[in-house]
Amino acid sequence: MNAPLPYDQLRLRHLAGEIITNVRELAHAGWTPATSSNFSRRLDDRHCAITVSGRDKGKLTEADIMVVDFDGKAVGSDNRPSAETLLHTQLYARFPEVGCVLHTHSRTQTVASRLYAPQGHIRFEGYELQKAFHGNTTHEGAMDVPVFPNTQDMPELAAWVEAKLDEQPMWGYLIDGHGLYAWGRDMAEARRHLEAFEFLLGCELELRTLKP
Ligand SMILES: CSC[C@@H](O)[C@@H](O)C(=O)COP(=O)(O)O
Ligand SMILES: [Zn+2]
Repeated sequence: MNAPLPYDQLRLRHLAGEIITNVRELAHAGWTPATSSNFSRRLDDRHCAITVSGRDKGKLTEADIMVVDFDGKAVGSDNRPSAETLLHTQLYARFPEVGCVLHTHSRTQTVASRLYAPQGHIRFEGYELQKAFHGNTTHEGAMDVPVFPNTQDMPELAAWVEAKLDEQPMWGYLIDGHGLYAWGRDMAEARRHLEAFEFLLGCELELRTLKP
């Protein structure tokens, strides 16, 4: 007889359904072109549910969601987890309160990442929408969103993220020429953060064309 799976399968089905519904909406907005992007939800203190690598994220079914442990190792599945699994699991391992990680490749995110890569961050200042980020209660004050160089070396990228997390509070970051990572305590909060990033990045890009 097979050993029982070391996670709650009912919770997995519930979270898979939540990922599928939410990601379909993000794909509909054009934020997941050409099989890009990846998504996950915390299952418990050792596992998360994450999208299988290379799938069309606008057409996810339950078969496209699998379980990995926080070392990124597949649990109970022969599928290959997202190529960027480590960028998800590092957040779950570090922050017990993080429950959801969303990674998208919208045009706005990608263009902003290219423009701001040389300075290594993009600053949001004076926007009411800064209050969309958990813990921010005012538009006063500045928020720096890091922009990391892109690399296919996930341990290297994860190490840069880890070092930045030691320096400042963060709910997301950009990767140059690539896209955005955003997270939150649950799906609703991670989506709110993702949408706030998208809106604020769009504002900064538009301002650059209006007052270059
Ligand atoms: C289709 S290119 C995009 C990928 O290289 C990657 O950046 C991405 O977001 C999706 O990778 P995946 O392995 O499907 O999770
Ligand atoms: Zn990506």
